[in-house]
Amino acid sequence: MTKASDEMAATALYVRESGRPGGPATARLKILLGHLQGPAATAIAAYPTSAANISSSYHPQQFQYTLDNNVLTLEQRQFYEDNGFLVIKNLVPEADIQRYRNQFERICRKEVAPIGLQIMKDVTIAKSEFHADEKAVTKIQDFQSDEELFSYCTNPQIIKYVECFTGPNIMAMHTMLINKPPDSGKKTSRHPFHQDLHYFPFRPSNSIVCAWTAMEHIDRNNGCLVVIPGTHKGTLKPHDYPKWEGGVNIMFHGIQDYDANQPRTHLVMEKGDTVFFHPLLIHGSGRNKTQGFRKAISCHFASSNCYYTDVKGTSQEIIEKELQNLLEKKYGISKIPLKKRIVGRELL
Ligand SMILES: CCCCCCCCCCCCCCCCC(=O)SCCNC(=O)CCNC(=O)[C@H](O)C(C)(C)COP(=O)(O)OP(=O)(O)OC[C@H]1O[C@@H](n2cnc3c(N)ncnc32)[C@H](O)[C@@H]1OP(=O)(O)O
Ligand SMILES: Nc1ncnc2c1ncn2[C@@H]1O[C@H](COP(=O)(O)OP(=O)(O)OP(=O)(O)O)[C@@H](O)[C@H]1O
Ligand SMILES: O=C(O)CCC(=O)C(=O)O
Ligand SMILES: [Fe+2]
Ligand SMILES: [Mg+2]
Repeated sequence: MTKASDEMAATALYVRESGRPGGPATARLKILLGHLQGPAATAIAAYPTSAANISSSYHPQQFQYTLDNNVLTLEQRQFYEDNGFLVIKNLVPEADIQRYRNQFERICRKEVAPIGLQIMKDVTIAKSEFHADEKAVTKIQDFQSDEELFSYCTNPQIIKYVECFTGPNIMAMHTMLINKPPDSGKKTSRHPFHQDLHYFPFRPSNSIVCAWTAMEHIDRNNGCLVVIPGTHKGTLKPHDYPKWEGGVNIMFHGIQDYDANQPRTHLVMEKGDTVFFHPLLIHGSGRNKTQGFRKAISCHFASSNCYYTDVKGTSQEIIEKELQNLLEKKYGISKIPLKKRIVGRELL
């Protein structure tokens, strides 16, 4: 098995810029064309971050999901170990969130079109003739080539915590800005219970973490994140489309046989609050009953020591097949393994 970083290096076409030392704009940029042209081409880059110091000398046996460093308190560490998530209040400054919001609006207005970016519309809007631009966009994915949005992933406050789960060599593997629309009445604004690992062809799972930051006050009214604590200790479950009458968004697979009696935790969060969670944690998000577009920004980080896996013959094959069929229908190309579709951007 190949290390993620090696495999990506092998498929990448590097365009190096000689940088001015210091600032983030001086990052060495590697453009990865990957195996597809146009929308599928994705960018990765080497990027400087302020690394927190990791003391790797002592790893107590009882901790399996967190690393030994000085960032988390013992209580926070124990909480993540037991529950598979950890909320850090007021982590991302308001000014940064405003920048992400502004850039999202520019993307919606098509003033900028970052390479590799995917734009998702709500199913009820996508299937109708009505396209009200930014109101139609339910999420954007893979903004790794957009410096403004990607600054979320290199935000020192975020990285400091990410390192507690991934260790110091970090890759940003998948990025999203979620713009949950007001529910049309068909409940399609919900996100069914799922494990993010279903979408990821790399391991080990304990070296992957999602950072998800509320861009405004989020509660049960506008569709907060809902988690089932402790489920990160389980295995990856089979996923498929939930049988919802009003329709389901494309690729919003859910766990079919989750235990509806397990207690759920509704994460009520303020602007800038950030939850870090394990990729096996079962979670979803509720209906947006307000008239506003509820926004959150997220990144899945992984250790550079992660390796890609072949999902053929596993429960993840269903998502690989779906993507292959979609790409065949849209661009006439097929048989791209999932592991060639998900490329990261290294944080150095
Ligand atoms: C991508 C899904 C992720 C969702 C799950 C989120 C959980 C994730 C957590 C972890 C993250 C996992 C990340 C990995 C997930 C898999 C990947 O993303 S792999 C990485 C690369 N990403 C992709 O390749 C994304 C694929 N996306 C696309 O191809 C497009 O963005 C698109 C979703 C198809 C929309 O393309 P667009 O050109 O705007 O759409 P059309 O050509 O108009 O439509 C095509 C077809 O699809 C129908 N459709 C569009 N949107 C929806 C929708 N929301 N729900 C249902 N159906 C939709 C549309 O009607 C067309 O169908 P038709 O029958 O031809 O009319
Ligand atoms: N039938 C279902 N199958 C899978 N997931 C579901 C189903 N019904 C709800 N969910 C998911 O369960 C999670 C929490 O739902 P819950 O009903 O607790 O909260 P909510 O929908 O946010 O709030 P409310 O019930 O007050 O509208 C959401 O992620 C939602 O998408
Ligand atoms: O609704 C959200 O903001 C989170 C959705 C989610 O869990 C995901 O896209 O993986
Ligand atoms: Fe998720
Ligand atoms: Mg509900």
